Amino acid sequence: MSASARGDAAPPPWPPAVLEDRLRRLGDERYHHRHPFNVRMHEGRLSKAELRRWVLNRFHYQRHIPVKDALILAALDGPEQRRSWIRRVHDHDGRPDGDGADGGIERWLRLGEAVGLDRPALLDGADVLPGVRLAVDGYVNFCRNRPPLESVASSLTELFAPDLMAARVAAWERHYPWVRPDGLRYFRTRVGQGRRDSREALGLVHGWTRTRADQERVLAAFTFKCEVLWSLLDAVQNAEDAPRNAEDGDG
Ligand SMILES: O=C(O)c1cc(C(=O)O)c2c(n1)C(=O)C(=O)c1cc(C(=O)O)[nH]c1-2
Repeated sequence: MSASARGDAAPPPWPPAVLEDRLRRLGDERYHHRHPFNVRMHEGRLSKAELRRWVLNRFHYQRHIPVKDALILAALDGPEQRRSWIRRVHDHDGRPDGDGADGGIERWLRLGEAVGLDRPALLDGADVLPGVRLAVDGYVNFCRNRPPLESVASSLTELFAPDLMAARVAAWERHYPWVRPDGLRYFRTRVGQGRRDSREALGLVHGWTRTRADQERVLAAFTFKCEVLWSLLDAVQNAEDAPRNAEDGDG
């Protein structure tokens, strides 16, 4: 029997600060900064081939971010929200009056080149791992099918991304000096964008949550997204090195 059928009162919504605290505690436990592959990356224990594999596979995620943001955009209510959200598509694809050179996708391609990957191999995507394709499809389809409360809440992992990226830049400079330094611009730019985007998403989510049940949906969407990121790293970690990386001879 449901709570309402028994006549039980629904639990009251938490104050916004409590919801935020729950999100942060979930992230502390389940965000991909704890994934063993990420831990090894930051400790400087990845081979060139592993770091390249991560960059190539993460590009598949990156290029789908503006796709999922366009799907969210189409579901938003009114010009003000759409005007604000469309900025995310431009952040990745580049400003509408430019050629894409100022966008995150182009910066990630340069990151690829900085670790020694060919631009055509990144763009072609033939070497993307099956598990990475499934994880990214899962995220895009979640944003296609769920209401904005949940799709926007799933982007809230970005509450954690800026600190992780700042740590990543420091770790790469220290442990992987063979990476051309200009490649790190993707992460440096994204620190500020991620802080702004997560603030915006949190404001929307607070405005939309009316009940404890809404808040539980926010936490579930956030958990789902942590699992997307975790599965992506599982796939990258478990892959055998592709033969074309074997000639590096450094593992
Ligand atoms: O490198 C990372 O650890 C990381 C994590 C995340 C994230 O938490 O989803 C994003 C990004 N990077 C990122 O670069 C990015 O553009 C981005 C957009 C989103 C999103 O869900 O809208 N997450 C992330």
